[in-house]
Amino acid sequence: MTYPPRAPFPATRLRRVRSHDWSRRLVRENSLSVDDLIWPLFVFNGSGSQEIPSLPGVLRWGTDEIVDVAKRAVDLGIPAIALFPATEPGLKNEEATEAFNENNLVCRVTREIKKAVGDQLGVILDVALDPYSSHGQDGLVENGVVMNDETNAVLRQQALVQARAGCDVIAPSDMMDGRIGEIRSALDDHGFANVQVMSYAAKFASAFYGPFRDAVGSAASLGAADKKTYQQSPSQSDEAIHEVALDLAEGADSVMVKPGMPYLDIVARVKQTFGVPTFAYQVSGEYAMLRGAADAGWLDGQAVMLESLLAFKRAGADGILTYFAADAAEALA
Ligand SMILES: NCc1[nH]cc(CCC(=O)O)c1CC(=O)O
Ligand SMILES: [Mg+2]
Repeated sequence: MTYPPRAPFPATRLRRVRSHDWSRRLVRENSLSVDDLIWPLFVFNGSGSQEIPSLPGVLRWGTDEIVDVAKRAVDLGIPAIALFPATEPGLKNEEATEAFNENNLVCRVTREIKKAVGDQLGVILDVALDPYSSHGQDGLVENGVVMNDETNAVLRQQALVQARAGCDVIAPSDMMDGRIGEIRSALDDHGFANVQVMSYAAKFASAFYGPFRDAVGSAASLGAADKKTYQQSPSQSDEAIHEVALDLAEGADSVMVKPGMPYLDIVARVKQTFGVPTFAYQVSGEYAMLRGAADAGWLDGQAVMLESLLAFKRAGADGILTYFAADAAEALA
């Protein structure tokens, strides 16, 4: 956008409106509210909670605790949570069959949460095979190749067990081509026309996912392998626009850019290009670097948390998935 010129200095002094708090509040262009927050939560099959060394302050919750955490989200006014399972190694296999077990951990937990909180809280579940595959890849692997169409057939089944468990939003995070259309038709064919699809549409092959992979236990399975044949290269911007365009054409209700802070240019471009609900994921490595620096006393933790989240809003995000969700909700209250 280009604006008409303003009167030159000294007639115009931009500091004038900055010189009082009331005035800064009046001219504020963007703001952050609790309604913008989605809280990612890790669950494990067991009781109590477990610390995650690379994600200080974030816990894995046992099945006995997670419902209380969901209730806390409701009390804080957070609109939605995203659940991620740490699957027991014994349940992982090459075909990731636990992904479409209707009694798997996330399905059981989703039923419990929905029973407790009903429609006061949206529950978002990832569709991708990496929590369940012995090789740690998001898709089926044959001869070292991550298979696209074969994976989509399994993702359909995974989405259906999650929808049957009562999940409100299916969030495919696997980056297979065509999976949004496949999942949308599977949902529609089975009476789940009102279950939303939030596509991880522009997801990059990023080193910022490291602590998440520790949290769900996929780092050990993945070993030295990477996800570059399906997640986008960090060099890509036009390609991200094509990814979003295709996912919208296949029926996505909302789209996500991931990671967040290093990709705010993509967030801005996606929002400006399509004008659809656009989310950004401030991923585990972003949380870890801010939190780590705050814990070391190098940064003001609360200030950088709120500044980084506001920056997502300024870029055009409608909401942010962030491990800071509860802290931010408290700070904003
Ligand atoms: N499909 C798995 C998935 N879903 C969300 C994240 C990362 C989130 C984070 O780092 O916080 C990942 C990791 C990956 O793709 O390896
Ligand atoms: Mg795609």
